[in-house]
Amino acid sequence: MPMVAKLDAAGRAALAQDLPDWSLVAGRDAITRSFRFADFNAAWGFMTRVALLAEKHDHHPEWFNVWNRVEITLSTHDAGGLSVRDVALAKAIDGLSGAEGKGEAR
Ligand SMILES: C[C@H](O)[C@H](O)[C@H]1CNC2=NC(N)=NC(=O)C2=N1
Repeated sequence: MPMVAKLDAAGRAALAQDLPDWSLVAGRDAITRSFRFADFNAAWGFMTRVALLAEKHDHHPEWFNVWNRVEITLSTHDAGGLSVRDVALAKAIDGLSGAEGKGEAR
């Protein structure tokens, strides 16, 4: 039995409203968001803050960085798909980027 339940129908229905800057990934049960920053230094600073958030949540992103761009994908390996943990971390990441005025939906 998975340690975490997959996101239920109500949770899925709320995604578009709760996480408007995140998209569903084609072909798998995951969400993704791209961020663009002024330069690598700003992108790496953001990644450092996300890493600290991830440790706090005990939930870790899949991510990709090229210079000023950071792409984050969230899915719960323990559940084999999206769970409330992904929604919680995505909201926390949105709060971080919003507070800093750096993240920008692409
Ligand atoms: C033991 C530890 O709590 C688990 O392995 C956590 C760690 N971080 C995780 N991160 C993600 N994305 N999915 C998980 O299922 C997960 N599980």
